[in-house]
Amino acid sequence: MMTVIVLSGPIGAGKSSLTSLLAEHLGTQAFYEGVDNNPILPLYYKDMAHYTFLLNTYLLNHRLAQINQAIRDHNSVSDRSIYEDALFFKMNVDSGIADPTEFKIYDSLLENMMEQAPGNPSKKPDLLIYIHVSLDTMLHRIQKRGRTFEQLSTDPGLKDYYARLLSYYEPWYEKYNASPKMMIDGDKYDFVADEEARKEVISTIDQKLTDLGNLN
Ligand SMILES: Nc1ncnc2c1ncn2[C@@H]1O[C@H](COP(=O)(O)OP(=O)(O)O)[C@@H](O)[C@H]1O
Ligand SMILES: Nc1ncnc2c1ncn2[C@H]1C[C@H](O)[C@@H](COP(=O)(O)O)O1
Repeated sequence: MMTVIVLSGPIGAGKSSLTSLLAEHLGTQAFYEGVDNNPILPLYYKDMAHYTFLLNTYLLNHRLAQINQAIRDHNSVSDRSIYEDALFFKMNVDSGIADPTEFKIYDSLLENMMEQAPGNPSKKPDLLIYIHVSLDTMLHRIQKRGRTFEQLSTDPGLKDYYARLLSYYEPWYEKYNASPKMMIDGDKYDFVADEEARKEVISTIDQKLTDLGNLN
């Protein structure tokens, strides 16, 4: 049985952590964003106006390669969905950082790449798991993880950027309908350090997969 799961949620929500736990629990392959190997990301944080288009084109290529691999492997968990990049890009357009024409080109490229040609496997996941967190939790975890370019001490303006990003996530999740979906409360459950919380989260996800017929 094929089970392709994607995690979603704001920066520092716990996507990579839950990806590892879930992949281990289900005995499936984990796919990560590869932040440390991304040559554009540090440039993006220094100059978002200049690098939004390039970063998103880079990520589109990277995520499509992962999706194709995930489909070939049948079972997988990925630490961020391809559907969230347009959220970042659109937010930057709305706040005057990114160019609307560049967004149109990106969006149409995304649409073409995701189109299902006859005979091609579906690029949609079997389940999208969204981790919801508050701004306080998000900021705390970003600081805890310690990537230099994401720190408020590097750029205090990032606090507004993170708050805006959170405000885009909730409506995005409500509208998302490409696959079945579920939400995990990332404020309530410390699935990294608390064994009981971890069991509860995994069991909720197992139940959802069972309800969907993806787990025996
Ligand atoms: N539910 C959680 N409770 C407590 N700490 C967490 C939780 N999820 C993640 N963390 C911690 O927060 C930081 C960011 O987590 P990570 O999984 O890298 O987030 P993301 O992939 O969403 O950016 C890490 O230091 C991780 O150990
Ligand atoms: N599409 C994107 N636009 C801007 N920034 C992005 C995009 N996708 C990921 N990012 C950034 C956000 C974080 O700094 C890193 C990795 O995300 P994480 O949530 O920590 O896995 O890349």
